Amino acid sequence: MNVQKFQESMYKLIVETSTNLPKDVRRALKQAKEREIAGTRSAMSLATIADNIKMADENVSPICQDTGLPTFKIKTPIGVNQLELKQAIYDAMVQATKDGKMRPNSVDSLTGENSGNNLGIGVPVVKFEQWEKDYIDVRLILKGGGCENKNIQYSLPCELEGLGRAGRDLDGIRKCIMHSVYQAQGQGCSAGFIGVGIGGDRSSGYDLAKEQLFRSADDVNPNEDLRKLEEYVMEHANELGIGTMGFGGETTLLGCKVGVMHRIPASFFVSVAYNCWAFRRLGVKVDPATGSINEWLYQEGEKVNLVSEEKTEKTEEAKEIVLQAPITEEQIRSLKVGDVVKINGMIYTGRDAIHKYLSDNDAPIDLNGQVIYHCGPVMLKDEEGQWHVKAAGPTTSIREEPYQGDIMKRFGIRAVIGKGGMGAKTLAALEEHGGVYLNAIGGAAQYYADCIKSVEGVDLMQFGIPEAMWHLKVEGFKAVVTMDSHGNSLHQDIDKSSLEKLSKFAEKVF
Ligand SMILES: O=C(O)C[C@H](O)C(=O)O
Ligand code: SF4
Repeated sequence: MNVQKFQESMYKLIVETSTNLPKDVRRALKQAKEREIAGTRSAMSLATIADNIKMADENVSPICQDTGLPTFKIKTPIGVNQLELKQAIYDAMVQATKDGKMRPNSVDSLTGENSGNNLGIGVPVVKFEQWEKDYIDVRLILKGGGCENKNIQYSLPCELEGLGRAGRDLDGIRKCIMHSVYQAQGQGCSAGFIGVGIGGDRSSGYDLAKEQLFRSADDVNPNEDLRKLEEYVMEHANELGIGTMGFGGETTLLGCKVGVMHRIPASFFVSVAYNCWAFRRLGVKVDPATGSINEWLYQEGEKVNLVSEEKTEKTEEAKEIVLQAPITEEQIRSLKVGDVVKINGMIYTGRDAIHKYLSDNDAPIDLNGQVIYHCGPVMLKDEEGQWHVKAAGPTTSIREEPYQGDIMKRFGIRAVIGKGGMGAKTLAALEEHGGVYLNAIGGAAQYYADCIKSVEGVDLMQFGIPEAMWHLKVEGFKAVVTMDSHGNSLHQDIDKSSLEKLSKFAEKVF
């Protein structure tokens, strides 16, 4: 085995997976895009997603700033040295991180320290199996944190909101799957893909669910019951009206793959792995003698271009309001849910570590009237020491729910940008203080990186690149008001209406 060559092959696999969506995923997104009604928020979001996918491909830069937990699944012929392959993967990962193709994403769970190179205890995940074939099959999935947090595991029988009792049978399983899509709302960057594992124990059930994500998006389940179940879910989950980013719309789910395994008598688990639209998984067949790639997987068929040639998409229909910090309370109070804003000037990133920090410390800068962006970007420093943004989409805001309202009031922050929406505590604070929540398009990391014209500074670097407070100068940064200062929340509305729709599926089907 030429290990050096194998390392190069793994580098190519990592870069390609992070920057270029596979064709099967593109086909699913294209269909979704064609179904949306022109001029709606969902159509606008999908048009941005399409632009983003194209930009990532052209710039060879991460589709989404969260390059996820890299998970490799490898099958090797008997006699191949798996330890050598593992080391080559680690080395390729370090290089891809250095080159800005992967965000440093490996964090010490106890100290919070970022290793900086994507290596750590148990990271990346590398799983081997032996097989009788004469080539090495390597598959990689980069599954982001926002969608990972929306995974869910049901233990049957159980009682489900909207659907009632789910028993230990195919119909109970159906209810769990429908519920899993509802509970994710837009927070895992819908429209998503789900892998479902029936049976096993708590860990093997999730493994089976994740295994389903390696199936091609357009395959057909050979098990007749599961085929029917998958088709049912694909048809009806899209009637929930959650839509892209939870903005409402025609497509909520892009793919559903179900696998089954035996269980022990007392346990009956249904495990669901949720993957965002930025479904980054690819595979290669590698020659064990030379270490080079012989074939790419998931790439059959024509090239799929998602950006419409004729710019018929009426993305400019909603009136766009320009915001520039410092923003006054009066300006904020004039905004309403549904307004589309364009931000010019300075915004400051702040996510989990910063919110915790600000809850018991002073801010490093004056945040009065300013905008906080829930974002953990991919950054690279050039030889002159200047930082450049390589990818910078929003992160899931709900994680900051315990802190957000208090921090806005204490520091005078007028707007937060994020995705997926926030809860009742923040909504009350927005009303009381005069604040607004702006929803950006999750995963559109290239699109937003392009709006960032310069990096003016950084604070709290001790939290690592994704968690530091970056001072960013932006131009034309587009987002939708989804929570305003008058007590309105689009997220609350969609949650309520989708729960009503979910309850229509309570009756027995299988
Ligand atoms: O960590 C991130 O940048 C985003 C995360 O994947 C999320 O969806 O919240
Ligand atoms: S931000 Fe959205 S698209 Fe990116 S990894 Fe998280 S869930 Fe996926």
